[in-house]
Amino acid sequence: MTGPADATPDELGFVKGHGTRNDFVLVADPDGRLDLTPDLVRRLADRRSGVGADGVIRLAPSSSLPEGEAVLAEDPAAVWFMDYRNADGSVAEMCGNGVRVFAAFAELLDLADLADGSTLAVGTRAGVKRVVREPNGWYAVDMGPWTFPGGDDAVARGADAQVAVYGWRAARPALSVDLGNPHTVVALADAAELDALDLTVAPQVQPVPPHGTNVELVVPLGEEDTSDGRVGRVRMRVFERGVGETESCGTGTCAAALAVRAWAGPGAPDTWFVDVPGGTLRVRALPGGRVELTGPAVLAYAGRFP
Ligand SMILES: N[C@@H](CCC[C@H](N)C(=O)O)C(=O)O
Repeated sequence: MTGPADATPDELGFVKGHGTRNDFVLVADPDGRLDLTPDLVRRLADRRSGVGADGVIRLAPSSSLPEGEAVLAEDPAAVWFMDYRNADGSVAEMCGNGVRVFAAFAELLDLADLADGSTLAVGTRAGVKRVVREPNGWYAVDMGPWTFPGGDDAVARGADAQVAVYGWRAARPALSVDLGNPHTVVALADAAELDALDLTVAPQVQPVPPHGTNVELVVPLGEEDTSDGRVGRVRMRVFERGVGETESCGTGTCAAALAVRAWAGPGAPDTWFVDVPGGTLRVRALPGGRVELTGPAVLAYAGRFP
């Protein structure tokens, strides 16, 4: 693969990557000098006139961003920052698929080597995320703390919001989950209903979330005993804030698994496999209110954008 550094001054070198087909344009900015304007993000992400992606990721020194100060105070090892933008040019706090692909990109750039089991601490607007590479090549990310913003009441009631999808007769109850970025999870009756959804139109959420939300539509598929213990399975489609329907959303799979686990009640498994249109991700509820996300990261090709 051609390195992204061999672009001329009039070009922007990039690498195209994806995690379970949630795709990204990755740009290396080791000096922290690139002005990633919303217009440039939209042009790069455009699937007809640009490279095409759900999001754009800039790798920059944490010390070059105002948000980097908190990150370096949390962990001085988090010298590289994942500056994440949605395809519409908006800034997002976190991207679970993106942070795995970011780790693979950092390895490509020789800024990290995870082959020996080392951990890469990545700065994000939602704090430091720690990534390791498993022997099978999947990347496991400690996604840090998560919450149900509606608190114990919402969990007891199973909902703190209502979601209306285009074509439905009535809104349905949903649970808000905070992964550093906002999510709203709604359960459907079965896979046929999930497959039939029209997600070309944004779902409406009430009360309207102040900073918008990603909406996960899920079908719990049950639990089973495996050699690694009891695990649960969920199918999911997602409508991402700032993008539209995507084939996967890492933070969204965490939100989906955590909501379904809460709905299942005490004794529900900590480990969940979440099937999305782009593949399967593993989510593990960790002690201390943290969550781990594990899945593939693929660097597909490099190019230069004029
Ligand atoms: N696809 C990402 C989430 C990207 C950000 C999201 N659209 C937002 O605005 O919060 C993931 O894998 O987590």
